Amino acid sequence: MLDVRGIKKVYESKDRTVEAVRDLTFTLGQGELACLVGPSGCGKTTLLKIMSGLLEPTSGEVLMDGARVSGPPPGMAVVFQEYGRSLFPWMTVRENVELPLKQKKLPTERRRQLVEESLAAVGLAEAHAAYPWQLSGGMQQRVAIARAVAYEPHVLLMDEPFAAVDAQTRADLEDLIRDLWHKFKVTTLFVTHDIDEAVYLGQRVLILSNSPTVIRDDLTIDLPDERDQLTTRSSPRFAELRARVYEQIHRAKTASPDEPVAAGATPAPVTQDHSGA
Ligand SMILES: Nc1ncnc2c1ncn2[C@@H]1O[C@H](COP(=O)(O)OP(=O)(O)OP(=O)(O)O)[C@@H](O)[C@H]1O
Repeated sequence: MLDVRGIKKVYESKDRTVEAVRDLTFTLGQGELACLVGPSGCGKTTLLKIMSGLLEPTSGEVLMDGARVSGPPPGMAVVFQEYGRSLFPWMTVRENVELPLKQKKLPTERRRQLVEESLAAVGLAEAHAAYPWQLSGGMQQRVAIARAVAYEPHVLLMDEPFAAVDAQTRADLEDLIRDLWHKFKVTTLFVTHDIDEAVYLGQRVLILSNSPTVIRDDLTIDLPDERDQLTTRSSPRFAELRARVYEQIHRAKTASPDEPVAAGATPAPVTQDHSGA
């Protein structure tokens, strides 16, 4: 479904060369919900920009449904951290959600239906006539999520979408993402620097090394599919998994980029085959 193959990115300017991403290869299966974590500055945003066709890799390629990504692909939606900047303040909530559907040239009735469904799915049916600046931060981020969902993407990329909201809203939004994923089964890659969030949300967690970046670990999250903030987060398995991710990130921060990654990984019976959904 989504193949990331040997991605390398070197930023070059007149006086500086930064090798941000060295060699990233992974596949996201159809309908999979995977989280990507890594130390600050390890290239998460760089990778997402490359995956969404906004940035050219130095080498390697991204394939979506077998086709090489060379610009923003039609079946992909991206939700960024800065909801305040991604919504147009002069448009109502409804108009913001509808805009990409107009660009997709969908007929009026279908647009109306998708906008209503997606706003209802994020619990904002009543807010359709409001302007973004009349809403709280968490509500604005829900509008951004509704806009992405209404677009009916095959792939949804999310770049630290909850970094700027308070803890309670963040927990609600995490549950919203799991609900939407259950409902729409969109292939989702969720980037976060929050280890607990990654383990709580994902079926799988990809852990990146320090820059220049490679994949340090690829962990299957074998928690029950039905998750809730209290029971899941207090389960012994959750604690084991978060400890494993924490350890890998800690190693990633201190290891030299050339250290063999597999040698640093703790053997544990949690990494499984990801070829299926
Ligand atoms: N346009 C650019 N020009 C030069 N270097 C860049 C550019 N964008 C990013 N970098 C460098 O590439 C590396 C990775 O940056 P990136 O923003 O992708 O990391 P990140 O993991 O998303 O960071 P954070 O966790 O802090 O959000 C950093 O060293 C950064 O300074």
